[in-house]
Amino acid sequence: MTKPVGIILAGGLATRMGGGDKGLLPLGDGTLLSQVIDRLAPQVEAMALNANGDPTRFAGLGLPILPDSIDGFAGPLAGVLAGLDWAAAQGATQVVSAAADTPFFPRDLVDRLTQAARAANAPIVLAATLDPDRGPMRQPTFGLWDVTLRDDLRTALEDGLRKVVQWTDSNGAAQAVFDPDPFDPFFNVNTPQDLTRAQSLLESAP
Ligand SMILES: Nc1nc2c(ncn2[C@@H]2O[C@H](COP(=O)(O)OP(=O)(O)OP(=O)(O)O)[C@@H](O)[C@H]2O)c(=O)[nH]1
Repeated sequence: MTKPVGIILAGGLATRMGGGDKGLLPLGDGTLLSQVIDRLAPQVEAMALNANGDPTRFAGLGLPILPDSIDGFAGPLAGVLAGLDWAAAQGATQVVSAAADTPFFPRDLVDRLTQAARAANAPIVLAATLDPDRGPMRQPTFGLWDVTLRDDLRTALEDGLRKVVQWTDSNGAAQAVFDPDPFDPFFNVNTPQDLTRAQSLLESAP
């Protein structure tokens, strides 16, 4: 069974970080983005980066750079759509999405999402973290998406859809639930304080 292709979502404005590319911020020996690339690479057949603006700032990565095809900043689903279009163009049937600001996501992400998709026969699977008090907390930027969804997604975005879970619920999404031990693997870096925390988690990250 071939692996899905991967889309790394870096198309946002990073307002809480003060703007710019969060993915290019230093983390350990590399950057936030290099951590994400290193984790995703063994799990997928091929990867692309969804980012808007001048693509040359990512030239050193050697990845295809895919801008949003929807006008304005339509949120992460615009990046998922860019990934689905790219996947379809190369004959892939599924795309896994990963956010560029989430450096410690599970190393078995794709296996677990794929198993859940098969078990539920679902066209979308979102990752979730188990919160002991609130139950599974879905992660809208980490999912497995069937390429057949792309026309519906484009129409929904053109009609103004922005909320990921609203759309995934209406398309029968399943979920794959991950353990929050030793910390939430979907911890994401939004602020300078989060980046400091990411540095301190680097050594203990599974
Ligand atoms: N393609 C695309 N991706 C987006 C957009 N907005 C957010 N994202 C991505 O979705 C993920 C979650 O984004 P948010 O935390 O909501 O936004 P952010 O840009 O990271 O940060 P804030 O502006 O501080 O909220 C990140 O990987 C973003 O790069 C968008 O309009 N288009």
